[in-house]
Amino acid sequence: MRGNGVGPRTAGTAGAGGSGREALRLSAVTKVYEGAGQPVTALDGVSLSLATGTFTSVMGPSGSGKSTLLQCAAGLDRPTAGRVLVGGDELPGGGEAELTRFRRSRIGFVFQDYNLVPYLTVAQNVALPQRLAGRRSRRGDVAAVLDRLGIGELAGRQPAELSGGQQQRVAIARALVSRPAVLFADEPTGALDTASGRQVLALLRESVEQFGQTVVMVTHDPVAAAYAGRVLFLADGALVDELPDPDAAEVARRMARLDAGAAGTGSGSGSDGNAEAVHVGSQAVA
Ligand SMILES: Nc1ncnc2c1ncn2[C@@H]1O[C@H](COP(=O)(O)OP(=O)(O)OP(=O)(O)O)[C@@H](O)[C@H]1O
Repeated sequence: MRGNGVGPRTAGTAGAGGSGREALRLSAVTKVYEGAGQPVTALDGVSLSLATGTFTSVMGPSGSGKSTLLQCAAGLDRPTAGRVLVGGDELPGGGEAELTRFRRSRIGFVFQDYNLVPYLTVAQNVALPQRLAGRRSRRGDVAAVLDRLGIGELAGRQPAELSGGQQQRVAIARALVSRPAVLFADEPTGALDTASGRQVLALLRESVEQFGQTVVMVTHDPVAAAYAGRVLFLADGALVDELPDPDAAEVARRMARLDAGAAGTGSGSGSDGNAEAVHVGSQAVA
């Protein structure tokens, strides 16, 4: 399974060759959860830069900070320190309403469990984010994105009348209709059988290759991760390794190494030489 081969050599290279606009930048992003017990440093100074039109997977052992990274990068949560820029603009520092507006205009999400509204049709579900943003989605936009994803004939159905794979395709259509700077996907195939999962992954890759979408996907599955153009590996809240043009066997090998706690400091063997924007180095969780 090869990477998408689109754009510059994917993450960490935005701007380096002059051709790739930057879709996402994290600068020294730290997230500390202050709970009842000891504070937990879930992200420890993560820096990265992803060019527009790239597909990046994020992997790492359980508890390494993948979901936290996604939530901070997508403006669902605020970092304790550091900066996040989406499409060149920094996440707004104001109140929740401002952040919500920013997310609706810049960011798309796909989750494991689809999150479709059961009593709305497919077309109404896809139009919903625009309506919530106070924009009347043009009829043509919804139809176009459904057609593009091969589900135009499902427009009038309700989610309960669809398979899991079809529901996830609707969720992707809903995420793409506002033309987000970045589409974040958290385990998008986690609830699907193998064949449906592969279709969803192929769809995400097509959105990158054919339409220049930027996609960031968290996954536990090496085969899924290998659909991306590049895999970033997290351990203990830090980026410790990366693999351009991944194949599933190598992804699995590196994950096994991380799972065994033998991550080292980034082998360098997977580096494309353009990783200066990626902070490499394992940090202990506080
Ligand atoms: N709301 C929270 N409050 C306190 N600690 C949290 C919270 N959310 C996550 N953590 C902790 O932060 C660390 C990173 O969690 P995170 O969920 O980001 O990891 P992950 O890599 O996504 O894990 P998994 O693969 O198991 O989903 C873990 O130690 C976790 O226990």
